[in-house]
Amino acid sequence: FSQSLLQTVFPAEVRFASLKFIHRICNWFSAYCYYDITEIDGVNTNELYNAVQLYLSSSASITGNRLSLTRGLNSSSITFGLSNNDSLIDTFNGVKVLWEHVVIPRQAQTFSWRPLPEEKRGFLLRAKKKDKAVVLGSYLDFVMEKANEIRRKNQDRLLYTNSRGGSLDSRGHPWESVPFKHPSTFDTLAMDPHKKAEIMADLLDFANGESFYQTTGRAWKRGYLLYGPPGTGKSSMIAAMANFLGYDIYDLELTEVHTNSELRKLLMKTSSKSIIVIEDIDCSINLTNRKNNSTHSFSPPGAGAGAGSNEDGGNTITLSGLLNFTDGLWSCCGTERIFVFTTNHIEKLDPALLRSGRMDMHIHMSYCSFAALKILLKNYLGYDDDDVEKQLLEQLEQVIEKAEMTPADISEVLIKNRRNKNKAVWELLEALRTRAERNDAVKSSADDEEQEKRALESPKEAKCDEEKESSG
Ligand SMILES: Nc1ncnc2c1ncn2[C@@H]1O[C@H](COP(=O)(O)OP(=O)(O)OP(=O)(O)O)[C@@H](O)[C@H]1O
Ligand SMILES: [Mg+2]
Repeated sequence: FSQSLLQTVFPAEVRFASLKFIHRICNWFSAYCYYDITEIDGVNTNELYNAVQLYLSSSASITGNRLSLTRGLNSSSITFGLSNNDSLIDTFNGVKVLWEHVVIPRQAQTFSWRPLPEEKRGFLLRAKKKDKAVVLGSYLDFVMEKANEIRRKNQDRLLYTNSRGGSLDSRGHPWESVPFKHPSTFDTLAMDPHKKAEIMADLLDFANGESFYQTTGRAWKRGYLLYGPPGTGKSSMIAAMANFLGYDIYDLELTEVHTNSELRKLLMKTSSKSIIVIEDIDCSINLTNRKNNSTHSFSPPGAGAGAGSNEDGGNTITLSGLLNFTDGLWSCCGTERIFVFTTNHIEKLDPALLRSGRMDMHIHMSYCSFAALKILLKNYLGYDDDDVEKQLLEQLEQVIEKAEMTPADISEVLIKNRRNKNKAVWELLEALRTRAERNDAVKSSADDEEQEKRALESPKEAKCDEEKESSG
């Protein structure tokens, strides 16, 4: 009876207004302000919600008393999160905030274009009113940034490729991706330690160089050219780079791209923090058309016999198209990208590709040196310097340069004998010696041939010169 009386005396509008008023007064005196970050905002997933969840996962492991665990798709590690309706305190630049994870069961399904989860989840952020500026100004940015970092660390890298003749997948993407799980790292890479340290420092400078690139007005990208014989670790180096920086890899199959504009589209669909790789760039040359036979065309002079015709199946990629891809205005449509080209024959490359500033760093991957050999012995046999007899080590050092064996060849020998470590080293020495002797023999016979050739040609040349003079 009293309720119905109340309802008649105070109609709904009045009650609502007074409640609102009381609420406002409470708010007025409260020292706190509150922010709701709901999982789904309207129809879109709220990116901030996911970011907060990840961010809290980094601090939750220390202070939280009840945690929820998740493991994402493609991820090899577990992340912690705040459990339902639990809260924790975070401090940022001396500002204290409270995070609460609020979960409310959703009432009977209302009409919606897509099925909504049964619970309504969100984070409630409480901060002092005087800290409002800090929270909105920099704290939330900090949370986003931190979350991205965690995401990159947790998520395995992706390897993208375009090798389907330029067709698009169901979502209109020209790239196909698979989880990238190459185990190569800079630790396992056998090469000169100084060179390795230099490359690693260069990569770090690049990754941390946002402000540098901004102040110098340069596009935030870097190019590396890896050259050297097969089996010297060019592809392994690329994998090590990706694992080191946590970047994805785009393996660009140039032979599957038919026009410069297609190339540009591919570039536009790459994300930042990625390595764009073109392997064996010298081999893509023959497959390109010479239609655009300018000074920038890939073809050597004289090879453009079929100029104008499309005998390569409509392949009209030109070197200038490729350089536009890496250097031109379009190359800046994303940030923080590394271009890596590899080749076995640097001498075959067009000088336009090699001129300074184009590829920032030329890295020569060469035959296995003594320093590199030590790394391989450590990786494959677990041997340090002292584990190998001094004499044996010296003998290895003597032949290694002459043998010109690639790290791939050497690791082959070591793998084969890895159960008997002592035998492995001796067999390696044997293999190195055999190679060294063979190389010596080849070299001396080549020298002999050269001399013979010269001896044969010199009278001819003399005759030629005579003829020229007489005709002139
Ligand atoms: N520098 C190295 N350090 C450690 N392992 C190496 C190195 N070089 C080669 N290997 C081993 O040899 C294999 C082949 O090397 P990789 O594919 O990196 O050579 P590559 O230079 O890319 O050759 P190609 O020019 O034929 O593409 C690798 O799987 C790796 O096990
Ligand atoms: Mg390779």
